[in-house]
Amino acid sequence: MLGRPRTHPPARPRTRLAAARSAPAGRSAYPALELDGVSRSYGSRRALAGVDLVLPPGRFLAVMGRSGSGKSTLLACAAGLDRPDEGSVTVGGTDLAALGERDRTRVRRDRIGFVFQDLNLLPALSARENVALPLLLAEEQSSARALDGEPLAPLRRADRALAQVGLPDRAEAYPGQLSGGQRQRVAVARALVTAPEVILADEPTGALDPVTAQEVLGLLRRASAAGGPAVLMVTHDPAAAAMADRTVFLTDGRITATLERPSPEAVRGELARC
Ligand SMILES: Nc1ncnc2c1ncn2[C@@H]1O[C@H](COP(=O)(O)OP(=O)(O)OP(=O)(O)O)[C@@H](O)[C@H]1O
Repeated sequence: MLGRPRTHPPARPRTRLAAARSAPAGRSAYPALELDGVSRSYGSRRALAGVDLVLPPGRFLAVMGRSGSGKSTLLACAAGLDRPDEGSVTVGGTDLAALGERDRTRVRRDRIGFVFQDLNLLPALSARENVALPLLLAEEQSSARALDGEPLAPLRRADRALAQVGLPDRAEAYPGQLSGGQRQRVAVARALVTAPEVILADEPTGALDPVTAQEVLGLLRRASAAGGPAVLMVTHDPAAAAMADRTVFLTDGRITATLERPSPEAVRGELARC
């Protein structure tokens, strides 16, 4: 567990709507993502039981655990797609439970990036258009923050994000014309293009060979380390977890172990104890 801070920043962001539209003015004063005592049950089954996590900006956290330990529920709660029964989830200081569905959707679109194993790129759109999609879907483009603080048109921002992931020359290509690794790079570019506070990744390298997987994880690692988003990654792969700053292990919905910058061997050893 990343440890709950002793003190919180003094003020929560202004109005709910303003908070949903943009990051708080003192963005760095808030954890990028905070789960405070999050519990979630389905009927009598407790999927999460009092999970505390604090991710400062730029922190890369891996979450591991056996099947059924609560990883997907954790991701869903962090994304505001599922609602905890107890506890709170805040993104950059914005309490997701305080928002209506429309504003929560806005937070997901503008302030959270998603990278999944099964990509979800739209086959009829080019790489550039896929990456620009979150910006094009935004009702107010002015509310989205450019990578360098300057407002840029969505397609130009998409090109910059594609360059960031090493695909400056494949912007016109369609997903079917790209390799699996290249498609996952496009997915990373799409997650980065809104300059989100948090990236939520679910088995982002599960479908890739080990070398390509390390390259894609390296992109996420570099993007977060360079003052970018915090990354919360669910993975079953000890080599992937070893790329993170910290790995937490879930057992029956509780964080039962934490390793700092673990080796793949240390991760395997801890998994065996879960
Ligand atoms: N919608 C639901 N209805 C009922 N039970 C659920 C639901 N979602 C999750 N659960 C239960 O909650 C527990 C945690 O599930 P979760 O999917 O979060 O685990 P997981 O660690 O992601 O598993 P896996 O690695 O297999 O994807 C499991 O016992 C699961 O059966």
